[in-house]
Amino acid sequence: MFRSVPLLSKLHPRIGKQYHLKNSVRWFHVQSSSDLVNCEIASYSEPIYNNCRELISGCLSGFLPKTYSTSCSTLSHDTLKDNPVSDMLVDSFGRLHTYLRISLTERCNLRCQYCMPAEGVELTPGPRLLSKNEIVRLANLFVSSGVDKIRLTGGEPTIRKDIEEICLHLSNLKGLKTLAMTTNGITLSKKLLKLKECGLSALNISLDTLVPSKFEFMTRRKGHERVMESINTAIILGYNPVKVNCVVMRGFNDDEILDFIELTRERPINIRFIEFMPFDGNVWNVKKLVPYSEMLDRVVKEYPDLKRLQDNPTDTAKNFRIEGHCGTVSFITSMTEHFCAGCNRLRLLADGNFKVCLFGPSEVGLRDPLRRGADDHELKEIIGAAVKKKKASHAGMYDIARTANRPMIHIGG
Ligand SMILES: Nc1nc2c(ncn2[C@@H]2O[C@H](COP(=O)(O)OP(=O)(O)OP(=O)(O)O)[C@@H](O)[C@H]2O)c(=O)[nH]1
Ligand SMILES: C[S@@+](CC[C@H](N)C(=O)[O-])C[C@H]1O[C@@H](n2cnc3c(N)ncnc32)[C@H](O)[C@@H]1O
Ligand code: SF4
Ligand code: SF4
Repeated sequence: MFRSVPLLSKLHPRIGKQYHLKNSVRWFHVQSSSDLVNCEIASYSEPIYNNCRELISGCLSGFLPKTYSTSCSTLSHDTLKDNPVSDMLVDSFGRLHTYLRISLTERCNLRCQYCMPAEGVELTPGPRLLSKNEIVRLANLFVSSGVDKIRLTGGEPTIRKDIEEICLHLSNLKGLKTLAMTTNGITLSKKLLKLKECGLSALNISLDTLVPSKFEFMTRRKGHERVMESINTAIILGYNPVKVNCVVMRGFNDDEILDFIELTRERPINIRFIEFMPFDGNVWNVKKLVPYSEMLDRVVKEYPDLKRLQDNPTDTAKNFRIEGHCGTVSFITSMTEHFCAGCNRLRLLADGNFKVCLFGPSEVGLRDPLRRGADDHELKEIIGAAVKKKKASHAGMYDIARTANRPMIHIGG
C-alpha cells in the first residue's frame, strides 16, 4: 500500500470535485482511498469513455502522484436502458436518477437506537399512506421515465401484508432491472422463497452485532437468531452477494469489525460497515461515529492484503476484497467521505412524499395530487421540479445534525 502525505495533500483540492465535459459525459469526479485514485465517468458508451480517459488525464496531469494508479469506468453495459432517462430524472448537475427507494411503511418490529427514539415516532394515519395501487402507479411513472432499480425499505418492509403482491407488480414493470429490499431479517426466512418467486432480485439485511445480548440492547427487541437464519436462507436461495449492513458505533460494536469480516471467508456475504449518521431522535454524537479511515486502518492491520475493488460510479459503498475470502468488505462513508457526486437516488416515502436527498429536509407531496386525479404529465412536472432543485451534496455532518429532518425510520435509508 502506498501512502505519501505531501502528495496526498497536493491532490486534495481535487478530491470529490465534479467536472463537466461538454457533449461527452455527464460528470466525472475524483475519489481517493489510501491506495487508489478513481476517476469515475458516468457514460453509457464505450467510445465516449475512451475519449474521456485522455481528457481526464489532461485535467489531472501534475496532480496525480506517481505512486497512485488511476482507473476509469463506464456504467456497465447491463445498465444500458430499455427506457431512456427522461429530463424529469436529471438534476441541475447532470446526475441521472435511475434508482428509486420506496418506503413501504413507517412501522417496524424492531426499535433500533440509531434509527428511532425509544418512545417511537408519530405515525401517519392509515388512510394517508399510499395503497398498493398508488405505489405501483407512481413506480410505473418512474420506471417508464428511466428508473431501472427500485429498493423497498421502511420501517420494516416485510411487515406489510401485501408485500408479495407489491413485489410481483413492481418486478413486472417494463425496464426495471433490479427489485431490491433492505430488511432487518426478523421475519424474512419464512417469506423469502415467495418473495423471490415474486421477483425480489437483491437483498440487504441489517445486522449490527454477532452477540445476541448486544442485539437486544441495540434493537430493544429479541431476534438475533432469526436474523442469522434469514442471512443463511438468503445464501441458500442464491442471493449473491447477500449484503449485510452494519452501522458501526464506538463503544458498541466497533470491537466486532474483524469478527464480521470472518463471515466473508466462506460465505458470499458483502459486509458493509456504515458510518453512524444523524437523524431526528437518534441522539447522534460525533464521538460515537467511527470514521472510515479508522475502520480501514484496523482492517488493514489484520488483513494487509486488503484490495480496493473497482466501484460503480453510483455506489454508496467503497468496496474491497481479501485474498482467499469468498465474500467482500465495504464501507459506507456518508459522513467523512460522501459520495454525493455519483448520487442516482430518489425517495418515495410511505405517506406519498417525494424526497430528493436523504439529508435534505425538503419534500413534495405526490399523494394528494394523485388522489385529486392528476395525470402523468402533472405528476412528472412536480417530480421534475423537485429533482432540479436537488443540491450538489449534503451539508456536512454537523449541519445535518442541526437541521430538522425526519427520523430515519420514516425515510428508510
Ligand atoms: N448518504 C447516503 N446514504 C445512503 C444513500 N442510500 C443509502 N444510504 C445509506 O447506506 C446504508 C445502506 O443502505 P441500503 O438500504 O442497503 O442501500 P444501498 O447502499 O443503496 O444498497 P445497494 O443498492 O445494494 O448499493 C444505509 O445506512 C443508508 O442510509 C444515499 O443516497 N445517501
Ligand atoms: C432505516 S432501515 C429500513 C429497512 C429495514 N428496517 C432495515 O433495518 O434494514 C435502512 C438502513 O438504514 C440503516 N440505518 C438506520 N439508521 C441509521 C443511521 N443512523 N446511520 C446509518 N445507517 C442507519 C439501517 O441499518 C438499515 O441498513
Ligand atoms: S433500522 Fe430498520 S429495523 Fe431498525 S428500527 Fe429502523 S427501520 Fe426498524
Ligand atoms: S446525501 Fe443526498 S445527495 Fe448525497 S448521496 Fe445521499 S441522497 Fe445523494
